[in-house]
Amino acid sequence: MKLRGLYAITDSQLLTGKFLSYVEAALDGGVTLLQYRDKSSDEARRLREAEALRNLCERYKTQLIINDDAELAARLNVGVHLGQTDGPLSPTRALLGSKAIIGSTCHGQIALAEQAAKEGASYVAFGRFFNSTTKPGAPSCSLDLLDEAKRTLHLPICAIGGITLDNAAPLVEHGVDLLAVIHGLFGAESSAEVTRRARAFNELLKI
Ligand SMILES: Cc1ncc(COP(=O)(O)OP(=O)(O)O)c(N)n1
Ligand SMILES: Cc1nc(C(=O)O)sc1CCOP(=O)(O)O
Ligand SMILES: [Mg+2]
Repeated sequence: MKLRGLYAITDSQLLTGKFLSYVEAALDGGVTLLQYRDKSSDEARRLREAEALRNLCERYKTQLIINDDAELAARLNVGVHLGQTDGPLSPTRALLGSKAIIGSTCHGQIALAEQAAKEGASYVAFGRFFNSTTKPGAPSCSLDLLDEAKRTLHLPICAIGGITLDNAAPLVEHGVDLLAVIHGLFGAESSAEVTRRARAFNELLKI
């Protein structure tokens, strides 16, 4: 299956008090990948929330990805997203098996993406493309990089960082397959607005 579409990422602060309702609203609008991103060390809550997301994802036929934590991904039999300091990719591929979705953060560097491809990544993520309230300090990355990435890589390309409905079109024009979004999706005033935004992202991607 070619990975293409909206990649919704949860944020525990932003979604306080509306975690499952906003996630379900996004799934209702259409989500290709859903990432559980929780930077806390509350293992019990992380397991509980990840299990709840896995159940929701099964209902909506969406693939769940766990940020940072390959052990939790293995426990739930879902995918994982690894940054450059989140552990090596090859052993994670061995742990999760050939069918698991494994993503790799490559910032603005093609060389990192080529290495990730060699080590068995399912997609590579570049960013941040715009100002991000969620992660303002992430290294920035330009649209030009996407042209080179399309020429040299044979994996789905994910873009992240400050993406909204107002700035996403050039990313799609430059060949992005997956739009990874936190605030531009979940920073909405209502669950109905989350669903509307998800649908609109999919329209941009012609899904
Ligand atoms: C789809 C996607 N792309 C990039 C990241 C960032 O990963 P990382 O650099 O490990 O930073 P944290 O998200 O762990 O703070 C991501 N999570 N998802
Ligand atoms: C988690 C993350 N990683 C980034 C990177 O560039 O690697 S930017 C980012 C934050 C994405 O959230 P928002 O859509 O709210 O900007
Ligand atoms: Mg990480």
